[in-house]
Amino acid sequence: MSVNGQVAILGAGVMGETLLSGLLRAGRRPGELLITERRQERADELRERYGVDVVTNVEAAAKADTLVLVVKPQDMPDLLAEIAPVVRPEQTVVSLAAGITTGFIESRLPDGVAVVRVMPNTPALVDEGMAAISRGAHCDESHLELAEGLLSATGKVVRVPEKQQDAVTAISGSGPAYIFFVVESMIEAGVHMGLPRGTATELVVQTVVGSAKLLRETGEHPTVLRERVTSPGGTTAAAVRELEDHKVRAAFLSAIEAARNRSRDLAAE
Ligand SMILES: NC(=O)C1=CN([C@@H]2O[C@H](COP(=O)(O)OP(=O)(O)OC[C@H]3O[C@@H](n4cnc5c(N)ncnc54)[C@H](OP(=O)(O)O)[C@@H]3O)[C@@H](O)[C@H]2O)C=CC1
Ligand SMILES: O=C(O)[C@@H]1CCC=N1
Repeated sequence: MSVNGQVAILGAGVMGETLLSGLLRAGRRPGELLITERRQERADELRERYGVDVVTNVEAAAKADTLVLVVKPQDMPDLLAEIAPVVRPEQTVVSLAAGITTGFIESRLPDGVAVVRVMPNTPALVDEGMAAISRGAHCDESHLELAEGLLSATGKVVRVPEKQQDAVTAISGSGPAYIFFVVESMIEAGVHMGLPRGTATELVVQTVVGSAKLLRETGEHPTVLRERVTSPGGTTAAAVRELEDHKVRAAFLSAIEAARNRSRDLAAE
């Protein structure tokens, strides 16, 4: 199956626009893309910014070869009801919605439509995204390759069994927010100790980028890298002891389990 057919992005909010901009950066022509949006103001903004056609959901679903669904999980039943009459089995549906299973989508579309479930993340905006993809009941290798072709425009792509998608959502889908939370906390600590906010921000952002690069480029276990920073009887040991005393590790486990559970619940709303 070709990855060069027309691609429609239905719902161009934060994640839809991230994918759209990534596909354009990767060399797709605006004419190969269609988007839909329900607010006129937003539609005008995207048309102006990217030069793509903004059409109705029904027009997009009737015309495009690949339909990428990027509305909130709660909006998915209405969107599927709207497009179902025009969707055909030769099209591929790619869903980026948290918690929505391929079975949920398949049961609301004509029989035989291939559905790929994807969990992307926002670093895709700078081509450092992490996306996990899973096959639905009617997918073959070509449908997975098509989804990989779309998502690899903005970062890494891995294949996972669909039963792992709620955990993936909790780790890499929501993950950037946890990192930003840590970054905010470190900047506030710097400001609390008297550093100018700009200096604290520069120190923290570069420390996070450098640490991420060290993890990726050395392939070392994070514990080993942390031990290298932790001089005996030094500053890091004093800080890590406080993190352990405040049960930060346990808090991360609970937080990530809460995200996984929320993902499981979303399809039922
Ligand atoms: N943000 C993230 O980091 C990630 C998000 N996702 C998934 O991506 C999806 C979108 O999330 P996000 O981009 O954050 O949310 P947004 O609210 O920013 O985007 C959703 C967009 O879809 C529009 N929309 C809703 N219903 C329709 C409809 N029937 N037809 C056309 N457009 C419609 C919304 O319009 P309006 O503004 O009028 O509501 C909005 O612009 C979700 O399912 C989420 O789970 C997945 C991974 C990461
Ligand atoms: O918060 C959410 O529900 C979405 C899914 C993963 C990241 N953002």
